[in-house]
Amino acid sequence: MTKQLISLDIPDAFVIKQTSFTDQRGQFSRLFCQKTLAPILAHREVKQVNFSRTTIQGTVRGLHYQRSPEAEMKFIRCIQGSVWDVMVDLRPDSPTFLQWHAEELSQENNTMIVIPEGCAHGFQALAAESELIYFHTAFYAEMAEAGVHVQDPDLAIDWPLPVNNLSIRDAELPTVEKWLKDLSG
Ligand SMILES: Cc1cn([C@H]2C[C@H](O)[C@@H](COP(=O)(O)OP(=O)(O)O[C@H]3O[C@@H](C)C(=O)[C@@H](O)[C@H]3O)O2)c(=O)[nH]c1=O
Repeated sequence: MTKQLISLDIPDAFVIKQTSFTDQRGQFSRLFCQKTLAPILAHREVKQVNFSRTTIQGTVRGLHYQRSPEAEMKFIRCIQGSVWDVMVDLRPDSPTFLQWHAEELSQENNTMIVIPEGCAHGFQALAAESELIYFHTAFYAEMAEAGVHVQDPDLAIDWPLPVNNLSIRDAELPTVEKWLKDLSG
């Protein structure tokens, strides 16, 4: 049920075009298959599956990642509504360090995005009541949570709608400049 596997410019990041079956009863989709995704998963395994619903259009969540050794790869699909999904490469040794990539994920487009370890993830709800499902290759570790601010001018992420409804935690995330200073001690 995987139609196409597309490597992105950001190393180890992918877009997966999946398929779905529709008949008179409705729809059937396979969201995750360990065998089909083995070339991406390699030694990893899915440890946790998460769900989020975002009520208000324009809401932004992110940009989040887990620090090593709790670093994780995430496979993300939109199962209701649509979101503008963003990853930012925060791996200082990566050729695409601080570059971002965005992809629209929607209920209709059967697109899954793969965020590798060391890249931060965020999204903006393009529609009210947008729902995401996440497959994570590490357990949630509160102490390892980190991130950068979605409106950092140095990243200049081109959010399609005015940024709205940030959580208190997300509004307080550092700029990349501050994050880099903290990283180097
Ligand atoms: C991410 C996560 C949160 N929580 C708890 C912490 C908190 O009390 C509550 C809500 O968490 P947050 O406010 O961090 O939810 P949210 O801002 O939606 O966090 C998510 O944002 C997107 C962009 C991602 O990439 C996800 O991996 C995750 O970080 O749920 C867990 O118990 N397990 C988890 O895996």
